[in-house]
Amino acid sequence: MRLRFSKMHGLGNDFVMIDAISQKVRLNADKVRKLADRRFGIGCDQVLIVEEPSNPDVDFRYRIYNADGSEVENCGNGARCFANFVRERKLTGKQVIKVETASGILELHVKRGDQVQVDMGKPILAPADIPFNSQQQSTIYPLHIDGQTLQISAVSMGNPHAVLVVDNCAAAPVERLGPQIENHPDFPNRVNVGFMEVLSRTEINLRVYERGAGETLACGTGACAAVVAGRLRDLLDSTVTVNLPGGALVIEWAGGDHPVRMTGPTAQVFQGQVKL
Ligand SMILES: N[C@@H](CCC[C@H](N)C(=O)O)C(=O)O
Repeated sequence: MRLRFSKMHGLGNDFVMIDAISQKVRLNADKVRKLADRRFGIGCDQVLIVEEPSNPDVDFRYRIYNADGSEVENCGNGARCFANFVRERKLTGKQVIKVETASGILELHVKRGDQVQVDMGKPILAPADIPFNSQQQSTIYPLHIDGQTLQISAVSMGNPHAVLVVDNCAAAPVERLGPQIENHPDFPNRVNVGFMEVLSRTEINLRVYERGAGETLACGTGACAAVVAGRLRDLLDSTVTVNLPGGALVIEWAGGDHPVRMTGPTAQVFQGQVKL
């Protein structure tokens, strides 16, 4: 099978984008891992597959696979790249695009230049729906690891996130704690792990150890989850600049059942063909 693809990124969180509308695509976890491999493949954090929607009220459906081959529910940076990918491939000329994902419908607004704003929907906080093992919903939960008790917030943006507040993001033990929290038994579907340093009520630094991909240069859903956690802890205002290692996103959340909005750039690096 020979596949046409585009290599894109949102703040260095990189994707292999495949149009499964104009070509036949059959992927399994093994093929995803091969595409994502940075030495033997193209290399990426996630593989995104664009398909025809099953719901006539939306424009497209897209599927998201982590570099480890697991299929996941949502991807914020991927959603922005998807919007520019379908326009660049002339699959649509729309500036407001509705797309079905495994976690629901997202609305994408293509702005000036390279900017895309995504309506990410409302955050999910009920532990059973994250999923996270806790009898009661809370803003802060204790999480026991190696005799240490961490204070985390748990938020789903369609996909699960644990958020820790740290004094210094650059010095945070992301490589050590990231995989331990990702695989903690209290998160039955594993979890993405955010390390957030609050600079002011309108600005944070954030590093994310992503489920199925390791630390990435940026995580869109992670940025949304961190702002939700910070708002619930009354550390942040409703519009926040999130500085990630690959650059900045602006996240807005008015609280309660309001949707979270994410705005940031996308870029295409190259196009090619790969034999699988
Ligand atoms: N990079 C993404 C999130 C991709 C999925 C995540 N690793 C998961 O397993 O849920 C983003 O920008 O949101």
